[in-house]
Amino acid sequence: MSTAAAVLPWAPAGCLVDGAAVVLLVGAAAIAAALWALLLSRRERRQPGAGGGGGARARARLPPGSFGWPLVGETLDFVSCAYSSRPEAFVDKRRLLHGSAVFRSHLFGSATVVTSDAEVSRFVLQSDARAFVPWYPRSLTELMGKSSILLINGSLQRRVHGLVGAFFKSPHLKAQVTADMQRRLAPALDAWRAQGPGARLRIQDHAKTQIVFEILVRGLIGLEAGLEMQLLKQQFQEFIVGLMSLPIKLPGTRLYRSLQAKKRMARLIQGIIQEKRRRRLGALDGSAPPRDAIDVLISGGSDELTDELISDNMIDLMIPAEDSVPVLITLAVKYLSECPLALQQMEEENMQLKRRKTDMGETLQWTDYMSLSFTQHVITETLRMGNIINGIMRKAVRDVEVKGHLIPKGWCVFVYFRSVHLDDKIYDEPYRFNPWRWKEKDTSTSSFTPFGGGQRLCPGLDLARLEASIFLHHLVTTFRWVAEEDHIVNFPTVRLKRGMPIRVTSKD
Ligand code: HEM
Repeated sequence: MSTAAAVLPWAPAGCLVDGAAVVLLVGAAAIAAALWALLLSRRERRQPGAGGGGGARARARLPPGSFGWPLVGETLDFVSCAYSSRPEAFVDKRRLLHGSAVFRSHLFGSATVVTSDAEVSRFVLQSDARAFVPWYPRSLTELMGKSSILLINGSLQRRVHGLVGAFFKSPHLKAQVTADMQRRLAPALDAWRAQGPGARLRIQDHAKTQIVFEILVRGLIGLEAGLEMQLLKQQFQEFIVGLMSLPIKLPGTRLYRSLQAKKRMARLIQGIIQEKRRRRLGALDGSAPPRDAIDVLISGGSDELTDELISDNMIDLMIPAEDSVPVLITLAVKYLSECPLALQQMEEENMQLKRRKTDMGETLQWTDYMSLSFTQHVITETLRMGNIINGIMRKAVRDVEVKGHLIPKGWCVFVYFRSVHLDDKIYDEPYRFNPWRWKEKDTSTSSFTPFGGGQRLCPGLDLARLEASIFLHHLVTTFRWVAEEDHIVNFPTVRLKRGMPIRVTSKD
């Protein structure tokens, strides 16, 4: 999820790229919510520091802040900052103005408490559905469906998250992903080498189309490269552009076309599930180790895990994974290109590993990649600075009190990771790419949350790190490169404007 990731978590790159469309979307959402928002804001303004009712209202006060303009609230300022190179300016300005890292605002048609206070953010992330539920724009919820892991709550969410998360962390899947990636990277590297010295490639495209999607699909549904994979890829592209469309479901609209694409994908995946169920019934020993996420869920032994729920979730699992890993890889290449010392140290570390494994006549295992400590620091620092997911949105289902602040029932809370990751009180020179800072620093603190936290902590975090490590290992050990000028765009998703073109020359 990027700032679209902020508000529109896993919005696809390439959708709503033009500002007018974003303003239109914002306008539509705001107007639809306007009457309600005005009523709400008047009601909340009347509250004597939230001292009205019992419980949280009696003890806590609304955070300081402003609801901004009638109808649009502060959304336009949020969007215009999001388009700039410093999206955090929206939050940082108000933090100074109100003297608080927790403030109230009115964004995307909803009264919202924004937090860049690590402690308050941690509290929200750790809370369960008795206090907060996920909040996404209408078009996203329409496309994800009611049973999506990104939307469900309570025991079903814990069950699906637990099963899928355990599988994503399993050594078996990591070994499969490593072997797959190495197999796919070899011909790609040969092709780049064959173009001769100075061959030009866009890292973002290569990481996305050639590497990540097919590996992900194999891990989720066991599909190999071929016709069905091509069909799925096509339909997924059609599906994903609708994630940030206007929420109108009439034939011919963007949202309608995306829903149709999702139906076609679901049919294909349900065929795979039924085939797997038939084979399980026929097998004498039903306890064979799971080969993909479908195997994990159909052996989950719960009637709640219907074919429809499983197929929908396989598609929804592709949403956060498909774009974020290629962006992580691309950002790392950008930051490394701008920091020759870091690139040199990373190259040395990876070359040493490569030589050692070649001397022993062994191929690299997933554990080898994950044990490259400086490379892991590079990835950590890329996650901190890149903020692929700027923050997450929740909606309060009751009045909640945290650190003396009231978050009233029905309000959204926007946990803004980006301002914490770029806070100079937490990170020295926060805008400087400095992987060495992680030699001393702990990654498991509430001031470092690129993968969220609590019950919804990203189950794909190990996989994301592993895939990035493998790609970077092969790039730095095979090629020297010169990067062309490019810059980071932060809205509606984080990406490199030109896809990070580099000119590579083989080291051999
Ligand atoms: C750099 C890469 C990635 C980043 C920065 C990232 C970040 C995040 C964040 C911040 C959340 C929390 C959302 C929330 O609290 O509402 C999340 C959830 C999730 N991520 Fe990732 N993610 C990445 C890669 C992946 C991959 C590779 C997969 C799958 C293979 C994945 C699957 C998921 C799923 C299924 C959830 C929802 C979990 C739930 O709600 O129970 N992510 N991710």
